[in-house]
Parts: sequence; structure tokens; C-alpha cells
Amino acid sequence: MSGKPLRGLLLTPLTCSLTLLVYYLGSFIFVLLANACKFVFLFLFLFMGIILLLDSRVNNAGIEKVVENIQGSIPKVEWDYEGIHYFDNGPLSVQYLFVLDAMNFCFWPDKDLNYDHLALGLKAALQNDKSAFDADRLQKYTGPELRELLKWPRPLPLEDERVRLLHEVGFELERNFGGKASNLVELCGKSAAKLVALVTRHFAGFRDHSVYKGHQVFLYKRAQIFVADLWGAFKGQGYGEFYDIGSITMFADYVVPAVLEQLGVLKYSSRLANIIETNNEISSGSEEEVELRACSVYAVEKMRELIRIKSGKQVLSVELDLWLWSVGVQCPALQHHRTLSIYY
Ligand SMILES: Nc1nc2c(c(CN[C@H]3C=C[C@H](O)[C@@H]3O)cn2[C@@H]2O[C@H](COP(=O)(O)O)[C@@H](O)[C@H]2O)c(=O)[nH]1
Repeated sequence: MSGKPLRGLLLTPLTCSLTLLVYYLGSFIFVLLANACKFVFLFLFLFMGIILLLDSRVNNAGIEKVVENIQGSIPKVEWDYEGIHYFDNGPLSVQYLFVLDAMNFCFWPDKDLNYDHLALGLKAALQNDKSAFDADRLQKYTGPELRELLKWPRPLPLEDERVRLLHEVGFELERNFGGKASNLVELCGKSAAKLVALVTRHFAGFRDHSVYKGHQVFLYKRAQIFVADLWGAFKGQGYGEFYDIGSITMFADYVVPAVLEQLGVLKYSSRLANIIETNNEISSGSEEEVELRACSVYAVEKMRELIRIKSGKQVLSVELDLWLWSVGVQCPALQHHRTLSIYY
């Protein structure tokens, strides 16, 4: 009996301490949760902000749909399915492809001009005169002579740049590679990556890069397409043999991004969609331009990965690109972004 109040007296401070402990722990957990919520909301807010600020983004659901539709095997498109390129299985074909890719950019400002005119025009020029692309001759072409070579009746888009880049090709080939693009290829020991590095090191016009939010971004569209053209033309043999052809990404031009957008793989902000629909230009090196091009590279790599996961098949970005590009050029109503650029 007498122990009860004593026990009561003893228990009171213990109960108090426990209550205080529970109280402090509770408040601590509450503050922790409140802060965590704050961070979650802050993160969501920032994430939404970033998404809203980006003009292009990759839509995973769109990629899954495309991969499902093609059932793991991409439609095979033959390189030069149109028969528009010069090819004799020798070094002159390499010279032809290098000259072609030095000028493989920006056709859209002349609505009647496209890539085929360039490929066919240069092919005819070479068939007429086998020395037309000798390094010394390349350094002397003028705008009107280039037009004459291509049988184009009016000034070409960015004609001065095209001429300057032809001169650069001639000059650098002569200075470092005995005048021949085939020597350049032979120096790479059948490595696609080395060839891209060598071309961009020696030929400034091929250095397709921009600075995006302070980061230097390299897309190297024309340098990579030169490797792919060799691989396609020589059917992976001789000058077209590359053990690492898988290291080449898609070629970020103005056709493939438009196809990816149509397929639902790329999503544009309404602002960017409006610029494209109204045929307004996007300046070279702008954030929207870099996003659009970089998202295209990323999307094609994701597509490639998903094909591998779903079907176990290893496809090349070059093959995906060729398929997507051929779809795009067969669709004249396709609206693409317009950037005055020497890179694509
Ligand atoms: N991504 C990607 N872009 C490519 C090509 C090619 C040529 N490839 C040929 C070579 C062998 C094959 O058989 C192909 O036929 C040109 N372009 C770009 O397209 C745009 C021109 O469009 P349009 O104005 O409509 O002709 C321009 O930016 C040009 O640089 C490609 O393969 N992939």
C-alpha cells in the first residue's frame, strides 16, 4: 500500500521525460517530413520548370511505339538507293564523297534545290573530267564556276561558304595528305572514330559544335556522314571498312528531327512548333537549335537500345538514320526547322 504513492512519485519524472522525448521526436519527424515535402515540391517545381523551359524533349512513349511498330527490325534502306552518287570502287570515289560532304548542308533556302542535285551534279562533273576534284583545282573554284559545275542556274545558298570550304578541302588535302582523301582514310586504321577525329582536326569546316548553356557540344554531322558514306558506298569493305562503325551517331540535320517529331519521338514546345510551322528561322548555335539536334541524337541512341532489349538485335545508328532520312525526303510536305548553317 505504502509503496504506491512512492512509485507514483518515482514514475512522474519518468513519464515526463518519456512525454518530452515523444514530443521532441514527434516534432523532429514533423520538421523532417515538412522539409522533405518542401524539397519534393521544390524538385518537382524545378523539374517542371526545366521541362517547360526546354524547347525539345525526347518522348519515351513515342520511342516505344516506333520500336513496337517496326517489330525489332528496321526497314532496310540501301545506301544510294536512288543511284545518284559517283562510285568506281577506288580512291576517286573517296575524293568524291569528301568533296560532297564538305558541301552537304543547307539546301532549303532554295526551294528547288536538294541534296540529290549536289550528289548528281558532282557525279556528272567527275564523269566529265576525272581531275575536277584534284586538290589544286579545288582551291581555285569560284562561285560561278561551282554553279556551272552543278548546272545550277542561280547562286547557291551560302555559296561563298561552299566555295571557301572547297578551297579548305583542297588546301588541307594538299598540305597534309598528298592531295588525296583516300590517304586520310588509310591513316585511320579502319577506325570510324579516328577518321572523325582526323577530319575535324584538319578541316575546320567540319567542326560542327556549339556552346550550350556554357558547355561545348559536338555533333559532327558532316564528318560522321562522310564515314557512313564510305561504309555504305564500299559496303563495309576496303575504304569503307570500320571495326567501330557502331560509334557513329545519327546525323543531326534538318530532315531527321522533323521525322522524329512526326513519329512522336520528339516533342517541341508550342513556341518552337510555332516557329517551325510559320517558317521562321532559328539562329545557328541558339539553345533551341542545339536542343533539337542533341535530342535527335539521344532519341536515336535510345531507339537503338530499345531494339536491342526487345529483340536482341544490334542495329547501327547509321542504319536507323538512313531509314528515317529516306522517310523524310519522300515526304515533301514535312516541315523542318530552318537554320542557316554550314554544318548540316
Ligand atoms: N540525317 C541525314 N541527313 C542527310 C543525309 C543525306 C544524304 N545521304 C545519302 C547518302 C547515301 C544515302 O543513300 C543517302 O541518300 C543528306 N542529309 C541532309 O539532309 C538535308 C537535305 O535534305 P533535302 O534538302 O531534302 O535534300 C541536309 O541537311 C543534308 O545534309 C543522310 O543520309 N542522313
